[in-house]
Amino acid sequence: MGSETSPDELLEQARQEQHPRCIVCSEQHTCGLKVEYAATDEGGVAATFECLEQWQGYSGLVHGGVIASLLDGAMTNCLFAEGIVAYTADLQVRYKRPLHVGTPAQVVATVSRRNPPLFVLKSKIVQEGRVRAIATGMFMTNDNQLKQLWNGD
Ligand SMILES: CCCCCCCC(=O)SCCNC(=O)CCNC(=O)[C@H](O)C(C)(C)COP(=O)(O)OP(=O)(O)OC[C@H]1O[C@@H](n2cnc3c(N)ncnc32)[C@H](O)[C@@H]1OP(=O)(O)O
Repeated sequence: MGSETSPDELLEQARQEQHPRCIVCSEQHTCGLKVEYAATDEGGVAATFECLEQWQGYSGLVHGGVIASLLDGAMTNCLFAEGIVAYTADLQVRYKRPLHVGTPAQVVATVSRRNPPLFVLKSKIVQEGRVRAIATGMFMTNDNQLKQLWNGD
């Protein structure tokens, strides 16, 4: 029981093995977002994003593409924390309120449905206690058998 791998260890292992140069969560990326997702006690992942000025689109607001990347990254890392490596198959983002630069925000994700090879996840970004954006993502594992089915060989 003591030797069981923790969600954070699983997450780190998948991150190192599967996308060590990721533009969203790699620490080494020269111009990436460098988001440090970590497992939560509630069974999901969470991270703080500093909302630096360099990520803006419209003046003073974080670019919507960056917001989508934060949400997608949270959901991907959430699956990593369960030892699952899967690809984004569908991503729906609702930009509810502007995300301001210069104020930190929290991004969280949880798994809402497991039906391998499909997984449905929810994610949201909160700044100063207000939800700024929410997302639903469908993720798919990509084992060789499925690959063969898709390719028809
Ligand atoms: C050169 C390029 C410059 C870079 C810019 C790049 C583009 C960007 O990245 S922009 C940044 C990302 N986006 C944002 O920050 C937007 C944040 N969100 C907001 O500001 C607001 O929610 C905004 C403006 C979208 C809508 O605000 P608001 O007017 O209050 O609308 P809201 O009351 O929420 O909704 C109005 C109606 O639209 C509907 N609606 C809003 N969003 C959606 C949606 N995604 N789908 C369907 N219906 C929607 C609502 O249901 C509502 O309907 P009803 O009146 O029937 O109830």
